[in-house]
Amino acid sequence: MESSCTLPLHVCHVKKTEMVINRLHIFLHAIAIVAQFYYRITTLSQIIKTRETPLLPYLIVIVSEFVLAFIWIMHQASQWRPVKRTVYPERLPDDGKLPAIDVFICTAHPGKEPSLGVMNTVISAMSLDYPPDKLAVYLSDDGGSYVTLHAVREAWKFARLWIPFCRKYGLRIRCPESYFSADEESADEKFTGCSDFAADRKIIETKYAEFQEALEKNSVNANASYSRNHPSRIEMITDESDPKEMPLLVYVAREKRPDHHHHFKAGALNVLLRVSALISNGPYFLVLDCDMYCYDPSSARQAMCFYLDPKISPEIGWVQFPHKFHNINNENDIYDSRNNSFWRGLQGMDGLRGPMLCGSNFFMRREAICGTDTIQKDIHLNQLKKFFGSSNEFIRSIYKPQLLEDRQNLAGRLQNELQLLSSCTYDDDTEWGKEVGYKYVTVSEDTITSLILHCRGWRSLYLDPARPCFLGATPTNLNDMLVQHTRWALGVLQIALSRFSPFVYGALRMSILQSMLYATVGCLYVVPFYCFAIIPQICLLYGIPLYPKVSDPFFILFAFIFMSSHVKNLQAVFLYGDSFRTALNDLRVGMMRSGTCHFYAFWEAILERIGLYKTHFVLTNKVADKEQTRRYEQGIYDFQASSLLLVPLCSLYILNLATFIIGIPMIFHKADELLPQAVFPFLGIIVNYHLLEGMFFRKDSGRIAPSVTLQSLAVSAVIFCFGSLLLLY
Ligand SMILES: O=c1ccn([C@@H]2O[C@H](COP(=O)(O)OP(=O)(O)O[C@H]3O[C@H](CO)[C@@H](O)[C@H](O)[C@H]3O)[C@@H](O)[C@H]2O)c(=O)[nH]1
Ligand SMILES: [Mn+2]
Repeated sequence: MESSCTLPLHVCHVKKTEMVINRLHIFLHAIAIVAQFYYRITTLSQIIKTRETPLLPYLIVIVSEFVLAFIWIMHQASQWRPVKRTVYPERLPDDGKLPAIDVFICTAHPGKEPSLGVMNTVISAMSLDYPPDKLAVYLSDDGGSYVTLHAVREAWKFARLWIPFCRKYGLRIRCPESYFSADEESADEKFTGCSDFAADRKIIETKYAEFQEALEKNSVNANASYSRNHPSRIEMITDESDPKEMPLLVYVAREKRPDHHHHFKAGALNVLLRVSALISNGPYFLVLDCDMYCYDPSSARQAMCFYLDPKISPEIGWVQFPHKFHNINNENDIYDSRNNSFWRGLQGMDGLRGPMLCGSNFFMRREAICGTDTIQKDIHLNQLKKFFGSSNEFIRSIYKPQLLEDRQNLAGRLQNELQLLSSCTYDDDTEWGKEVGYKYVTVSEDTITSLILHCRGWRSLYLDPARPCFLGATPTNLNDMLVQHTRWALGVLQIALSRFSPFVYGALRMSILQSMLYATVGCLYVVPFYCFAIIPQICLLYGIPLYPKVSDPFFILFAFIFMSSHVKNLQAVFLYGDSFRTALNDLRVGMMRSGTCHFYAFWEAILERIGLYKTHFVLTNKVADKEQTRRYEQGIYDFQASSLLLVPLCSLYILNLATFIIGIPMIFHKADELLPQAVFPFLGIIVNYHLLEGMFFRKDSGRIAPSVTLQSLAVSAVIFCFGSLLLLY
């Protein structure tokens, strides 16, 4: 205890050099943007007077530049004060003084999310380096499937052997699948030559193979076992084992009925919050997706370095860890599956009031999410019920930090209350999904929930240790990646259009910089993307200049803005330890996302708003296709994706290619005026060369289907005709 008083549990380093570079860049780039708008407005007034150039395309370009500038400004909040945190878990007080932690794992479909992966996540969470009697793992099964239930029972049996093995040898990898995979052999280097270990490992390996086989047999009818219409089922997976040896494991399938909206993952997490409150009621909980396992077992202790620091603890709502992935091609991540441009920004958010929730991999304070801090102490029971629903036991749990120990009889004794708490009508006429728990407004439950908690004054922290604490699976094929990003874009737009819009709700309740973080609505890129992929190209063919002449001093300004944003991005990529190739992939994939994900998300959000569309949560596919995975590993794009996703991209590519080729004589003829504009199709063609290859040169099954190419040809002709009409105004 002595040492923990004198030595800090954690340190926060402000990344000074990065901060100075960022702020200097903000200053210069901002001046350039102001000058750009000065130029645009003066030339616009000239055009209005003389009508030398068509007005409409010019206006569209100005609007697009404005949107770009807006996104850029919002984005700068995350550049303002980047910090990095270090923790010292070895300085924590002894185990007896650690608080209890619940772990929430969500799964939704045993066919799409195979049991073996889900159970590896469960086992890795049970094996966390934390006192077992203070750890309770809850698996929410939204498919209400007996396949998953059987698998959890098998997982418990295997974990009874696995956990002691991990503890005995202090394993640093506690997810069995990851441990036994060939490239992790180095994990037990320190035991080479130890015969005890070799023998134990052999036994465990055989047991794991048996476990795998049992799950495989059990999963034959996985798809058929999925249900959308079932009563709730809560089962404590337990036996005679000592609670000091094994953490608690609870299976929770909430009630689902076709006529009741279940609110996807947010609904599942809220049920877990209630159910766990009656059973273990840990003051902190960790949320994991079923495809995201614990890699370094010390994550809970690392998070406790913040929660056990009395100076900062009272205001911390959650500690977020990054999402890192085990199925990545690090040399050439062609679908930007790591999504590093997002994760880079989190250190900047951490320098303000903290990062947003990222769905998985965070340790949260129960009090923050339940909103108990906002409730007055002397409030009447009936009013509490309006908030938290009708369960007396649940309301009692709010004021009681931890419940009893008697695991064997607990579930039986509480069964009625647990059924009530996990019923599909429990939320009705309460504040669940609104003031209490995860919010239901959007498919991005994480972003909206953190927005509201930040507005209530909670702060959060970001911890990105060198050895990843969690590893997950991320889409490594085009279709799944685009589908996932469409959901995210839709989520952000739903929030922007709701009463929780960061532009109003957030801006009134947070500091300017913090609300800017939430207002960085990246999917607005769709506007400049479509504009710059169509307008300059069409104008080029007609010989209409949209940019200052090369000989005009203002040309340097535009060139500076272009270079400044790309060079700054490169600098950020390099500083994060990534390569030029990563930056190129980011650019490509960014274009693909704007062209499809953001485009469709926009329509979905607007149609939903006017009541013509009902959003749903499209699960990310977790069963990798062998051929697609092989191509990803070789760095070859696989275009076996829905034509709906491909046609917009291919049409724009064809349009760019055609206008550029046909426009070459024009470019030579009016080089001074048109050269700046020719940069757009030129870069588009070069950066997206893989589309050209896919459409016309490749013969393998991963190419773009000829039918898609044909449709795209037709669509590009239509775009060209409509685009030409714009020139009339
Ligand atoms: O009705 C549902 C839908 C989803 N899930 C679970 O939610 C998790 C995330 O779903 P997944 O299909 O894996 O989506 P991803 O796109 O991979 O998830 C990312 O995006 C989500 C928000 O869109 C975040 O919640 C996640 O943490 C983040 O990893 C999984 O464990 C699912 O089983 C449910 O429990 N019930
Ligand atoms: Mn996932």
